[in-house]
Amino acid sequence: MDQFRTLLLDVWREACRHIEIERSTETIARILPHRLPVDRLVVFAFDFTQGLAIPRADSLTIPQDVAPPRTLRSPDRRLLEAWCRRHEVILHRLGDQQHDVLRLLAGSPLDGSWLAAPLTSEHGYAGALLLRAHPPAEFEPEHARMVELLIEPFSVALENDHRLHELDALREAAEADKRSALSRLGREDLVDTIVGDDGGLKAVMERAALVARSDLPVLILGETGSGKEVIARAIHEQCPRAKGPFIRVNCGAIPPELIDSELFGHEKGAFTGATASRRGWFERADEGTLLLDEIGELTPAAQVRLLRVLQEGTFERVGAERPIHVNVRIIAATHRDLPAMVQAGQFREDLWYRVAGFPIVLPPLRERKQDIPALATHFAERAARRFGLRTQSPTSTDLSLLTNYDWPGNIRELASVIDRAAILGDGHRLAIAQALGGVTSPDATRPSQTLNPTAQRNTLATLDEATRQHIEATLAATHGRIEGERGAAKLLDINPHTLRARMRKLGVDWAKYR
Ligand SMILES: Nc1ncnc2c1ncn2[C@@H]1O[C@H](COP(=O)(O)OP(=O)(O)OP(=O)(O)O)[C@@H](O)[C@H]1O
Repeated sequence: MDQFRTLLLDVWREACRHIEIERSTETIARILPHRLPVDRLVVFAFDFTQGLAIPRADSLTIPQDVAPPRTLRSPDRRLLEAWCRRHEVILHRLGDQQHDVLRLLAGSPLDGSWLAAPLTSEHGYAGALLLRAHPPAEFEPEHARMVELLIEPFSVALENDHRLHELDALREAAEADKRSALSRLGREDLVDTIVGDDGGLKAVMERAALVARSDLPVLILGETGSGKEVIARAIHEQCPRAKGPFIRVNCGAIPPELIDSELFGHEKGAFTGATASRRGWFERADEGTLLLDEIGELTPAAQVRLLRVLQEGTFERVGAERPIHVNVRIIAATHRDLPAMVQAGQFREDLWYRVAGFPIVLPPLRERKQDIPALATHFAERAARRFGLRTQSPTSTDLSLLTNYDWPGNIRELASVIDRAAILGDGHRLAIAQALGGVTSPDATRPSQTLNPTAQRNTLATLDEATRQHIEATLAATHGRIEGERGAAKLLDINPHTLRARMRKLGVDWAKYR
C-alpha cells in the first residue's frame, strides 16, 4: 500500500496539473499500470438535466481496435444517481453476472475484467471512472480498494473540466452577444418604428401580432428590400422570448462547404482551419429567434441538415458527438417563389412543411404606394440626421415622382434614393428627380420610363435580370471593386457577402470589370 501512496501522489499531481480531463486521464493511464493491471481508463460525465452520459476521456495504454464509448442519451438516471450516492466501487471478473451500471456504461457483454467507481463533487457534478484489466489479468478486491482512493482526484479533475467547459460556453455566449450587438449596429438602418403599420402593412402587422404569441415557425415571403427582416424583428420583439437573442443568418451568403459549421458550430480541429471551437447559429439563438434569411438559397445537402435539426430538435457540432438541444423559434424568409420551387423539386417539400407553419406575404412597395409619402418623410428625416443637413420634407412634385416609380428594390431602394436626394439637395431641398435619374442603373429604372408602369409591364425585365443589370452597372462604376468605401456593396447599400452570393447566383463575373 505504501508504494501505492507514492503513486497516488502522482495521480493527484496529474489530476490537478491539467485543466482538461482528457490530458490528466492520458497521463494517469501511463502511471497506473505500475500498480494496477489496467489497460484502459474511461471517464464519463453525467448531465442529468439534459439526460446524457458523456464520455469525456478514454485512454488505452496499448493500441487496440476498440470502439470509443458513445454518448448515452436518456440513461437510467435513478440507477446512476443511486449508485453515486452509495459510493460503491463495482468489481467485475470473468464469469460474474454483469452489474446494471457496467452494462449501461461499458456495454454488454463485457470484454474481460472491469472496475467502475462513481465520481461526485460537492458542487453537484457527477460521473464515472471505468478501468479495464489488461488480459489475461483480472482485478482483485485489493485493486477495488485502490480504485476507491482514485475517486477523489478524478472527481476534482472532472469538476475542473466541467468548469472549463462552462467558462468556454460563457465566453462564447458573450462573443455571440457582441456579434449580435455589432450586427445590430452595422444595420443601424433597421427601424424601430414601422412605417405603414397602419396603412399598407396593416394586414401584415395583424398577422405578425397574431403569430407572435405562439411559437409557430413563420415564413415571410416578399421581394428584396421589402422589409422581411423588419417584420421578423417585430415578431421577435412581441413574442415571449423577446429577451432572448434575435439572430439573422443569410443562408445565401454561406459557402456550401461551411453550411454545417455555420449552422451547428464545430469543435477545435474538426477540419483544417478550425483552430478554435465555435458555436453555430442554432446555439447562439438558444432561447431566442433564428431568422433564416434567403432560405430558398440553401443547397439540397444543407436542406437535409436543416430538416434534421427541425425534426429532432438536436444536432451535433461538426467533429463532436455530444448532441446539443436548443430552444429556438424559427422564422424563415425568402424573396423567391418557394411554393414554385417545391413544385419544381428545388426545395424539399418536407422542409417546406416545417418552415411554412404560418406564411406572411409582404406586399411589394408598388402595391402599397399609399405608404410612400410617410416613408419618404421618415427617410428624409433620417438622412438629415445622418448627414448633418437641415431636414427637408418631400414636396407634392417629389411625391408624385416617387409614387410614379415602380420600386423594384422596394423600401431599401426608396431609402437610398432619399439619401441621395438629401445629399444632392444639400439641405436646401430633396433633389428627387436627380436622385431617381442619376442611378448607375439600366434604363429600366429611369423615372421617365416608369411614369406609365402599366404600359411598360410587358417590356420590363424580370426582377433577377434587373438585379443582374443593376449589379453589373455598379461594378462597372467601381471597376469591379466589391468591398470598401468605394466598393459596389457600399453603393448598393448591402452586405458584401450578400452581394457576392447574389452575384454567384446571377452569374455575374466581377473580374470582367477590373
Ligand atoms: N415598414 C418599414 N418602415 C421603415 N423602414 C423600413 C420598413 N420596411 C423596411 N424598411 C427599411 O428598408 C430596408 C430593407 O429592409 P429589410 O432589410 O427588412 O428588407 P428585406 O426584405 O429583409 O431585404 P432582403 O431581401 O435584401 O433581405 C431597411 O433599411 C429597413 O430598415
